[in-house]
Amino acid sequence: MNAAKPPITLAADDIHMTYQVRYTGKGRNPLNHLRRVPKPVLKGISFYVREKEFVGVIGRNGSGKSTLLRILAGLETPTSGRVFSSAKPQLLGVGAALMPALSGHENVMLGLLAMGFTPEEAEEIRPSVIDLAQIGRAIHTPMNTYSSGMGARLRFAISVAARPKILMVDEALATGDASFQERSKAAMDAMIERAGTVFLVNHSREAIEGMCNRVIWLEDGEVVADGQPEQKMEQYMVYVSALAREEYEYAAEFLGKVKEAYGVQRPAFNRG
Ligand SMILES: Nc1ncnc2c1ncn2[C@@H]1O[C@H](COP(=O)(O)OP(=O)(O)OP(=O)(O)O)[C@@H](O)[C@H]1O
Repeated sequence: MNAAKPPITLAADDIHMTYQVRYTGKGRNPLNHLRRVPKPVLKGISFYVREKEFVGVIGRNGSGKSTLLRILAGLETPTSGRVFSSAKPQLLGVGAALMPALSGHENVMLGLLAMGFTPEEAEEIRPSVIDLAQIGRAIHTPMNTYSSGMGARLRFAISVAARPKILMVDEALATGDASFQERSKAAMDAMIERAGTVFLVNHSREAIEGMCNRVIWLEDGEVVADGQPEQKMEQYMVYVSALAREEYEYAAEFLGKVKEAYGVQRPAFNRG
């Protein structure tokens, strides 16, 4: 008999996303630049994840990673398809709306309450948030006097205090200078540790292999591979280095094999 598997916490069922973008092709029609043309960015993404899965999402620039995370987090509605989840997934760094006229100090409290902490819990957590943001005495002045860096650090410090069960981390949202990143890493690691399910978009092989126990590889809006991090990372490196060497034929052939292997394990959902 199989040991009981952890429960499924999130499922994506045939997600499509098509943006309408400005026409950039050639043509004599002087109104061409006003035309909008459909640009499919996600083309039928299906997978499910279980508790205790740390999923690294990899793929080249523009493959659809950030779009997928925004859709999973409910920040964007897909053109078609559905997302099911056992808890509200949270995209790190996109948290509570803050009020510019209030001080940083007051906004920390507001942010923590908005994320669902009780007033007692929020009081308890507040000092650690302020400590992480490190904006000095400015914490007592209205946020509309902050530099964009200070505002971003405070926002980030508030959002890492959250305890979502399903957490999404997009490196594109990482903020601050090296020293802030160093300090925020510990807070982020703690957050990741607490969450049951994590999605991580990161271009660093080290980060993916160090933190994830599963990798989903997107290529041109499709899942082309899904599996064990070291193995999938290895294949991904073969593919991108072939492209870097301009060996397009070999790269395409290699990708074809990777896709074929994935096609066999691809999940199918019951419709209706
Ligand atoms: N709001 C939008 N309107 C139009 N096109 C968009 C929009 N958002 C994303 N795109 C396009 O969708 C494609 C996928 O973008 P996305 O940011 O999801 O890719 P990515 O894999 O996260 O890339 P990167 O690694 O560069 O961050 C890109 O071609 C991008 O230009």
